[in-house]
Amino acid sequence: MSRLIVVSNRVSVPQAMGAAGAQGGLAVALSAALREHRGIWFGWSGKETESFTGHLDMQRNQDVTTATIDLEPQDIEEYYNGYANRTLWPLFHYRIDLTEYDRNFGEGYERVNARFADSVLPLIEPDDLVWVHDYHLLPLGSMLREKGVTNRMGLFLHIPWPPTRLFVSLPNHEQLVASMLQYDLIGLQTEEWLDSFTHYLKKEMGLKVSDDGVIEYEGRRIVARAFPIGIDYEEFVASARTELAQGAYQRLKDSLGHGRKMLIGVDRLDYSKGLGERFDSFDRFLTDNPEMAKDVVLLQIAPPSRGEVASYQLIRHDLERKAGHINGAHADVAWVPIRYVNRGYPRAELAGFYRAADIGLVTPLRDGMNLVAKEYVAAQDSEDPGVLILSRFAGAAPQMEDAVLVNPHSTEDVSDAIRQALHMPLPERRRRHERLLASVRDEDVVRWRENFVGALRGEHGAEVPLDARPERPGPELSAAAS
Ligand SMILES: O=P(O)(O)OC[C@H]1O[C@H](O[C@H]2O[C@H](CO)[C@@H](O)[C@H](O)[C@H]2O)[C@H](O)[C@@H](O)[C@@H]1O
Ligand SMILES: O=c1ccn([C@@H]2O[C@H](COP(=O)(O)OP(=O)(O)O)[C@@H](O)[C@H]2O)c(=O)[nH]1
Repeated sequence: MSRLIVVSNRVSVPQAMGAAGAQGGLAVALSAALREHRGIWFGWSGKETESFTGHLDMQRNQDVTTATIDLEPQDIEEYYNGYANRTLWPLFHYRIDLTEYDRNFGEGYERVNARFADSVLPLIEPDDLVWVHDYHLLPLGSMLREKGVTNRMGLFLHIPWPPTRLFVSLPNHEQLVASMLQYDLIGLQTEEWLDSFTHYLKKEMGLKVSDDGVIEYEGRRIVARAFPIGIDYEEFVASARTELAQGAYQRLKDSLGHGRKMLIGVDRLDYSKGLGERFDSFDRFLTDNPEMAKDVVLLQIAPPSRGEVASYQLIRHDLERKAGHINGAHADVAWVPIRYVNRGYPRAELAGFYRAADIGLVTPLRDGMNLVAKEYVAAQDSEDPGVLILSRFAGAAPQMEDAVLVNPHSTEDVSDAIRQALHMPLPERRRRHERLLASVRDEDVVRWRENFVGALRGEHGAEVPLDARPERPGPELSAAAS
């Protein structure tokens, strides 16, 4: 079996069970794939060094080999805080108003991608499959091709692909997409993002794209397809049975008081998650339903994210103000409507919190997938399940049509959905939950990974005419990687 080389901005190997921290299902799934394929996970250590050395730190943890590099402050500023999170992230989440175009960011992005390419190159053996993740590393594949890498290479984009009319506002948009076409396989989360991507290829680049996603470009064939990511269902259910999860459930239930219902939101503190609009909707619900108001509480867990970027500082400030204002307007001595918590929790604890909540309130304005929606469903008691209220603009929505789907921009819509969910009869809750659970369980992260790697291997028609590629000398495997 060919080895797998996974490349992503961050590298995260799950700790031993029990010490389960705040890593997502992605880390669990990729680690499992790497174990199976005897592969290597390469990326940024998350650490800063005074000046870039290219030193590769190789480690073996839980049977997974990782290789990381440190970046220098200018790299982090221009590549991660800059082009990745001040240019691509807002633009790809349809926030052209927050998108910053700065040549220094673009140069930093190219420089760090080139550093990734130089550093990972010696680790790649001739039969390896190379799987690159996300918007931080779109041109990496083309840089590796320039260095003679002929291996099969795939890219998976975890975030949306924007409509062409927005995307063309990016300087050098065509160059960026042309560089992506050096991969053999391009995976997006949903058919909608896939349509936007192929629309761009056809309209702006005049390329032919077949109905099954085969793109013809410079005599090569590249496949673009939707691969919706899921959670690691088995692992999540196991973590929900731990003492940590059960303790969290009980603590929260006890704190609510008799008969009070709870809504839960769990999101990185990011403007794409629609937290301000969510608070406004809850405010509206309290105002429009005074007879129910004191019987509900919204628990919003929002760990800070990308705190060096101004738009993230601003949203944090706005939310603090808004939560304070709503609580000030509605609270009484024995009840506060919003519990707003700016810290992260291990997922086992989250599982307990989700189970204690009558409503999962997941209302991003735009989201690549949203794994929290899937975790909420997986954590419910099937006999007496809670109701998922889900934004129709989350990548998860097409797979989760039995949720109460809402327009997160409309406070009326979300307020009505809260009311509907609180009154939903048990048989309807069970019916909806049963169907949601089936899709969360069956379309899990293992299936996602197997589908992607299978397609990259060419098992599902992703074959690429390798003879169209230049030969290159075999890479030398560093001693540490063997
Ligand atoms: O690494 P950070 O800058 O701290 O950000 C965390 C991750 O955020 C994004 O997650 C996306 O991937 C999820 C899994 O596919 C998906 O469910 C979610 O909708 C996306 O927003 C980002 O794409 C990752 O690269 C970051 O590591
Ligand atoms: O305090 C927290 C908040 C979130 N998460 C996890 O972070 C992931 C968030 O993924 P999602 O796809 O919802 O959004 P993203 O943050 O990747 O945009 C989920 O697995 C959550 O369980 C966590 O472990 N602890």
